[in-house]
Amino acid sequence: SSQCLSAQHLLSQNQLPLRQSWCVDGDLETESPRVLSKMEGSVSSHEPVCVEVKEKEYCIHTASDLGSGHSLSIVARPTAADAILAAFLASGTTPLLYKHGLEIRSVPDKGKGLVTAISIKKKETILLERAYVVASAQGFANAARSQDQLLFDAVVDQLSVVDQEVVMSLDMGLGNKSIENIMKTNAFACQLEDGSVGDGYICLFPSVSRINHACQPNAHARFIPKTLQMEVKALRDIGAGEEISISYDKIDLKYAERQQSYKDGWNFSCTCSLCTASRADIAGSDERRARFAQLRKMLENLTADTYDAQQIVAWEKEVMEISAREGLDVLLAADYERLAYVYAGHGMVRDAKLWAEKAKESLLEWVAVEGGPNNEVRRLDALLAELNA
Ligand SMILES: C[S@@+](CC[C@H](N)C(=O)[O-])C[C@H]1O[C@@H](n2cnc3c(N)ncnc32)[C@H](O)[C@@H]1O
Repeated sequence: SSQCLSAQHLLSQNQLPLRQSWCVDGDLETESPRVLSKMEGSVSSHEPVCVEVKEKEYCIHTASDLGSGHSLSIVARPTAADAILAAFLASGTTPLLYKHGLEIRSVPDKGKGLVTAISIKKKETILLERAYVVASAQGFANAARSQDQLLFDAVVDQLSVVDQEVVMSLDMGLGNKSIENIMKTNAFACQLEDGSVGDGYICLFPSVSRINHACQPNAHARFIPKTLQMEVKALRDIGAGEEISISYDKIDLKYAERQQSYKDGWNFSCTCSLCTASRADIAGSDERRARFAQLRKMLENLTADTYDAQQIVAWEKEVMEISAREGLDVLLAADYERLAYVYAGHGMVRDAKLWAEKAKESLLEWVAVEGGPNNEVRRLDALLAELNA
């Protein structure tokens, strides 16, 4: 239904759930605002506005850092809000890191976009920005159904005046000017530590949200749970005058899948260079992406009985060729790791180390972050230690 908010921007394809349903059954009963004790120190907090849905309480809690003027609105269960507030406090007064030469400009067919006036090197951090709003997807959907405008007003009204202006000037998509539409058009899925409540979350980063989507993007965004920041890094060298782009959904989707996803989830038809290429070029890209998916499935499904080192090496070579062509390198850490094990299994320690190092580097570059999933890094460290022994 139109009340269901779905499919927010999907970032790191390895660590985030593909889609979050924002739809929650049942009606809302709103409660009168409850007063909680104010935050200590230099952070002030508004009294939370709460609603109860099916015996679960969701509150809008806003904290402002009096020193920096930064504010953060949180829509979450009370336990989760405490954990998120702790991250806000721990992150201190992290400034917006904005690479010199970036400009928000009108771009053809896509409203505004982020353009760089100077060249950027592969792997450079382009943008590092704090969250302005963190919302439980479930809580936000509940609030959306409550028709209690008070709740949504609080998300914005309790932010600092400067932050309010920034948030309310964002793209509304096709909808009217409301925080609901702003979140739907601009928020990213963000997986964070929420005190074991286990909700899905969406986060709003106003500058990052000026970056348009492309199906072969030149940049990659990843969420840093520990500091509630979003980091955008260059996937390749970017030339002066180029628009910065990221992928909002999984990066390896085929044409029809992507068009559907962007229509359903964000309500736009993608006009990126890959989607507006010739039919032949789109078909060629789709074919490579289908083969990429097939190869990875075969590799993942290998068992001790079907294990064949030569076959694996040949398949991985093909995976890497397709990846280079289609710009899928952020997905390859598992493939590098697989090769490391194949070579280690054949006593080829030098090659094994090379691939293990490459896998680790790829994870640290694009996936693993402070407070985020880093089991893979630990596993690779153990492998490297064994190879070095
Ligand atoms: C997160 S905002 C991006 C910034 C936005 N263009 C602005 O003016 O603030 C998402 C919106 O930008 C537009 N957009 C982003 N990527 C696009 C693409 N590849 N093709 C067409 N429109 C796109 C759509 O209107 C979408 O709803």
